[in-house]
Amino acid sequence: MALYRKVALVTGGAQGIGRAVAEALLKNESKVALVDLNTKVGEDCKKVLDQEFGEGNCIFIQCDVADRGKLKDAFETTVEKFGKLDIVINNAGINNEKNWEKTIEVNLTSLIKGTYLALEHMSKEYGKDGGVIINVSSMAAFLHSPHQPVYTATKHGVIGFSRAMADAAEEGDYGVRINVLCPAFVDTPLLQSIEQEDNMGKFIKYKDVFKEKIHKYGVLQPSQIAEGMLKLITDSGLNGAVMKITCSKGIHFHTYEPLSA
Ligand SMILES: NC(=O)C1=CN([C@@H]2O[C@H](COP(=O)(O)OP(=O)(O)OC[C@H]3O[C@@H](n4cnc5c(N)ncnc54)[C@H](O)[C@@H]3O)[C@@H](O)[C@H]2O)C=CC1
Ligand SMILES: CC/C=C\C[C@H](O)/C=C/C=C\C=C\C=C\C(=O)[C@@H](O)C/C=C\CCC(=O)O
Repeated sequence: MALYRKVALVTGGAQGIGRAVAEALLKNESKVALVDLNTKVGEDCKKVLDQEFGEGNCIFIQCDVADRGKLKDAFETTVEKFGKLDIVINNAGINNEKNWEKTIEVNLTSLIKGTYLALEHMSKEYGKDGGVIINVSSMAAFLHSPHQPVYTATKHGVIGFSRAMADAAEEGDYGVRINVLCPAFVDTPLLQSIEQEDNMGKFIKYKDVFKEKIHKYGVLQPSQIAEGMLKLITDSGLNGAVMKITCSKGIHFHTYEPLSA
């Protein structure tokens, strides 16, 4: 898929990985809808992106992805503004083991809803022209994080759901590719949440052990994740792919043993 004049919706697009991906898409002359909970950060982000890439190429939509009605409206607003939808990046995520129900709601339930809304606007089963969906998981799905059990569970769920949907899209000839991106630790505000008892709950006592693990594995930059994201978007041969990005191996793909009867 070429990126020129494609329309992308990025949840959690106001900062961190989502913002880096939005910038990379704008650099490639895509149009971008930044969908984010945080009004101040989102409006500030749009101002900067408008200055760098010109007005009219991105919009900010304040939306809690856990609010199904608002998420639906965000998709509709994007299509009304830009006339179509080609790329959906379900990136919004939180790390909260104290309010773990919220973590499931944002990281998994809302991602599932975002995937279904993306198909309503892109799939040939709805008379649309096709597209690509990237769902953001984590290396926590491969090296479980004992200090983030529910976060780990949601990221495992993202992979399972996305791979199943990729098969459904192929079997149903949706014209939509669905891929997963699993970053290791990335230098964003989310990573700072390991210091907060409000986020870590009873696991805060393992803060120093967690920080040792981060030191051991290293910390990536959001721009490195954006590079992987563009590959998943533009390589039309990728459907059901699980991309990993780590300091040790860079961009690589998880391979699954074929199921033997
Ligand atoms: N930072 C890291 O070390 C890693 C992050 N990830 C995943 O990458 C994704 C992005 O994370 P980061 O950029 O690091 O986080 P971040 O906290 O820097 O940015 C996340 C953005 O999502 C927004 N957001 C949070 N809850 C929302 C909601 N309910 N509705 C709408 N927007 C919401 C926030 O306002 C924020 O702008 C997440 O899914 C995270 O789990 C995966 C692996 C590593
Ligand atoms: C508060 C932090 C929140 C989320 C951060 C993130 O989502 C959690 C990541 C959890 C584990 C990260 C593991 C990183 C592993 C590596 O960097 C690899 O280099 C380790 C070596 C091999 C992995 C096996 C493989 O690549 O298949």
